[in-house]
Amino acid sequence: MSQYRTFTADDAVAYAQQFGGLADPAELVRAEEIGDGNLNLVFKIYDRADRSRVVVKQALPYVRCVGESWPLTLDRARLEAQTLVEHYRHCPQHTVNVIHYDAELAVMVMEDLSSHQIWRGELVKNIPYPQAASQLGYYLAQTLFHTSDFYLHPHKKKEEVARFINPQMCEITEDLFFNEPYIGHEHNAYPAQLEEDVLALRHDDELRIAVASLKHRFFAHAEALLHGDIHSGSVFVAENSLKAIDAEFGYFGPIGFDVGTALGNLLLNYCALPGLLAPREAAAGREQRLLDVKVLWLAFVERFQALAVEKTRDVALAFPGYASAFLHKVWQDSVGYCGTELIRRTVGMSQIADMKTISDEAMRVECIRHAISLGKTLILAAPHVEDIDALLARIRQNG
Ligand SMILES: Nc1ncnc2c1ncn2[C@@H]1O[C@H](COP(=O)(O)OP(=O)(O)O)[C@@H](O)[C@H]1O
Ligand SMILES: CSC[C@H]1O[C@H](OP(=O)(O)O)[C@H](O)[C@@H]1O
Repeated sequence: MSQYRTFTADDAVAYAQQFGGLADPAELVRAEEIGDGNLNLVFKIYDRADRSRVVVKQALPYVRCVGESWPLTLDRARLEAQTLVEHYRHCPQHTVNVIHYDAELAVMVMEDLSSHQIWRGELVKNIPYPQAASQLGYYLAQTLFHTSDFYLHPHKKKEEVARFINPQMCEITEDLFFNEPYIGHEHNAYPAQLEEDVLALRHDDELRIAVASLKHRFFAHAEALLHGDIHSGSVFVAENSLKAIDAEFGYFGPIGFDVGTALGNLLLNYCALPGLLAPREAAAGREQRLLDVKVLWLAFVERFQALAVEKTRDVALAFPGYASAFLHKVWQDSVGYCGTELIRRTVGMSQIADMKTISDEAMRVECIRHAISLGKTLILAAPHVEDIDALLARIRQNG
């Protein structure tokens, strides 16, 4: 019988005392539930000096932001912990450290990152983190290369694909990214003034076929162990430090999905900045976001290429030129998935602080309109955008 029970704050303290790996566990005295995501409970555990020492995260048997009417697998806690453990092996400097996890209780204890800030909040305030884009590109290359067929033995790779089968969480992505924004759906949450723009998405056959193709690849291309939801709210930043968290959507999928999600959140911020800042600051902030997009992509490609030269184990995949050809396909996927992230975050269910923080209603609508239009452009252009500079030119053309 399952021993699962939903933790109270006292349960979280007792659990952290037992499994937090601290030399002085009796010092842990209280917990605060600080979860602000869509899905889970997150407790900070404090010591007698009121310092937060470790974090306990527990999955609920349903989607937190909706309630018990939307049941959701507890296995996501295992998948999150195991994805983070795997990513930590390959990129410890940019992955949160999981100290302990228990699949039955759907709980994990992890390193406290209170010295960091969630990147999305910092992007909204336009606070610069000069290393963040290159660090995120490096994290993506390290984690995706080392869990791909370039590096893993074919038997190990297949075992890993099986270990990370994640059907319920993938189904959320399949619905939220690739279905709901393109059909009339009760989850959708865009301003009424944008009804025509949204209807145009539904009736654009070329766009629907391109989205179907991206969804098909999300179903079928088990290229590497993805984070699965690497948006700017899943990334903590501090001066010269970046840590990925929140990997419960982890599964073996197309590498471009992770890269595109990361790029998409920079571009969502790019679209929102005119509503968040005075014109001159917004213009400078936007230039910085475009530079971040370029730096992230180039850091990813440079590191992946270097790893491919040094560490590819498969004889055929090691043939000179193959890694570059593969990365070109990853590039096209990344641009396409980036477009779907722009549309799902503006038309669909999971709205973001970048847009929600804009207080001027008319400006907010215009920023969202821009993101929808840019998303559509990127999805359609993905197979034809040759390189990063061509992408930046398209983005500028779009307004
Ligand atoms: N290791 C951590 N250290 C400090 N705060 C954390 C940590 N992990 C999560 N949090 C806080 O909890 C919030 C929700 O965590 P998240 O993993 O995004 O939950 P969900 O899975 O529900 O989206 C984060 O936005 C962050 O503020
Ligand atoms: C019904 S889940 C919606 C949405 O929530 C996840 O985000 P997070 O865990 O960061 O709050 C994910 O992006 C899902 O698409």
